Amino acid sequence: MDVVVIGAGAVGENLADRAGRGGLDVVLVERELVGGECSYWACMPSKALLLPGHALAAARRLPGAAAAVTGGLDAGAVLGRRDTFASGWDDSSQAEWVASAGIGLLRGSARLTGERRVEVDGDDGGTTVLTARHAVAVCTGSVPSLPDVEGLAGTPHWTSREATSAQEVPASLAVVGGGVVAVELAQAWQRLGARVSVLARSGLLGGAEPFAGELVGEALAADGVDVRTGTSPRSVRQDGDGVVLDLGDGATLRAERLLVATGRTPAVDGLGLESVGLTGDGPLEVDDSGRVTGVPGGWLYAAGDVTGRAPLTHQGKYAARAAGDAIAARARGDLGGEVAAWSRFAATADHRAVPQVVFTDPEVAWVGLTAAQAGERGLDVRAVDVDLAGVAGAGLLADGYAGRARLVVDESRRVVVGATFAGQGVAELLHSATIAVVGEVPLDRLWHAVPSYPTVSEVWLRLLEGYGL
Ligand SMILES: Cc1cc2nc3c(=O)[nH]c(=O)nc-3n(C[C@H](O)[C@H](O)[C@H](O)COP(=O)(O)OP(=O)(O)OC[C@H]3O[C@@H](n4cnc5c(N)ncnc54)[C@H](O)[C@@H]3O)c2cc1C
Ligand SMILES: NC(=O)c1ccc[n+]([C@@H]2O[C@H](COP(=O)([O-])OP(=O)(O)OC[C@H]3O[C@@H](n4cnc5c(N)ncnc54)[C@H](O)[C@@H]3O)[C@@H](O)[C@H]2O)c1
Repeated sequence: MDVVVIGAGAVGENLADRAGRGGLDVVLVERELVGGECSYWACMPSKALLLPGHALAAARRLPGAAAAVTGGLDAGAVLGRRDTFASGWDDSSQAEWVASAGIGLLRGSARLTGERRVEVDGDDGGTTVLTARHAVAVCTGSVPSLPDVEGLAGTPHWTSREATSAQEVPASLAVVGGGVVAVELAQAWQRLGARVSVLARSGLLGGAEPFAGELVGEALAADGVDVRTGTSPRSVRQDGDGVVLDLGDGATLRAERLLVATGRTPAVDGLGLESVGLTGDGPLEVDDSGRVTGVPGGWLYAAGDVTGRAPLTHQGKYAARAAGDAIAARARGDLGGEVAAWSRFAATADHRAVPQVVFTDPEVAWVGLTAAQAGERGLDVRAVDVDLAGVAGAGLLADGYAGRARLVVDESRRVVVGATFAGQGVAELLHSATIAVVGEVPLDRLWHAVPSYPTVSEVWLRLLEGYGL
């Protein structure tokens, strides 16, 4: 075969597909489910848990419709629909797609054993040795990282896997962490009927504009979530059917379940990286075409969470498209070592325009740089803020609409380098901002992109007016 791809998550599947479309013979190796984390324990099930609650909340904000909401969520039905979106944790349809794309599938755990060599301990107990003619691509994703909290390792706890696949609503849930996993799953389970507490070491949604975490924190509190920022447990222990968290100064918190959502780490354990001269347990550093740096011959590639570049499904798939195309082009002799920025062989947007949506209510959506990040990069920036409550389309969507938007402008070029929206229904606005950032559309031309009335998109007009146009 020409290419071996280790890991059949969304990223590995896309890389294999692109290399295959480029005329190469590809084998995918997967040790769990084809489709990976996103399909079964991350993006899909978490959104399926959240969206019914958002629909009810949205109806309650519309007088005339609100009176028709006479009950709460049907948790059983929500969990059942979540099961459907996780395909019942059965990957046969994804395996069928792999076969239909002409890609080989080997089930088992893979490790590198030398240049272009991979050994697979198969699910059938046998070991297969694969030698790739052109490239090996590591797309093994990431695993939850546990904080150094006394007693945690020996105390039963959920990670995002259990929290997205649980079959019952716990009476109470303590969430440790303040990132995307923590806020999304805290809101999902609170709205499904659990009493949820969030313990976040610093604020919520640390990488976003500060107002985003503040708005989400207020919304969680309004839902009844006990949000405690600047808090981290000193120790945890099992107590009967539940857990007890020691918060210091004699304060404790009891909960039926504990969810640890304190970040993820690249899945490189047991991959045999030392056999190809790589050391360390950090992310696999790659160039923009996905080639792992420091490996002679340029045959080793990586994409997705394992690279630590932009740990999001859509951005990993983008990197996978670039790497798969680059592998095929290099095999044909059509591409040298260097790749041009913004060519189809380079994941250039990773550096400038990574879009991210947090699917809480309110949603938070951002792309590019925050004002603080732009300042740190030495850009001459100006931030423009707009209260979304003043936008007609937002007011129509919900009584008491609460939301905010910020545009970050590079003054020297008069282009948008970052945008953040927080509020109900803003996720679908994000792509407009991504296009503005990637296209480096001058503000004076953006002025002519007229948002329809009365949509939430009219926030663009308010932002540009706020800038002074
Ligand atoms: C709760 C949660 C919600 C999320 N929601 C979103 C969202 O809404 N939108 C979004 O864009 N991102 C979201 N993410 C992030 C997203 O899930 C990841 O960025 C994405 O899954 C990364 O894809 P990947 O293919 O790199 O890794 P993975 O999906 O982890 O796939 C890696 C695959 O490699 C396999 N593997 C690993 N090692 C080996 C080996 N040695 N041999 C064989 N196979 C191996 C694994 O079994 C796995 O199937 C979420 C994450 C979490 C935790
Ligand atoms: N909608 C989405 O796109 C989506 C949804 C979920 C996850 N993801 C991705 O998955 C990845 C993992 O998300 P995550 O939320 O686990 O990680 P994260 O790194 O985003 O957040 C970790 C959080 O845990 C806090 N923390 C760390 N140690 C702590 C401790 N001892 N006590 C209390 N708090 C502590 C940190 O301050 C931080 O707020 C991210 O890259 C995220 O982008 C994306």
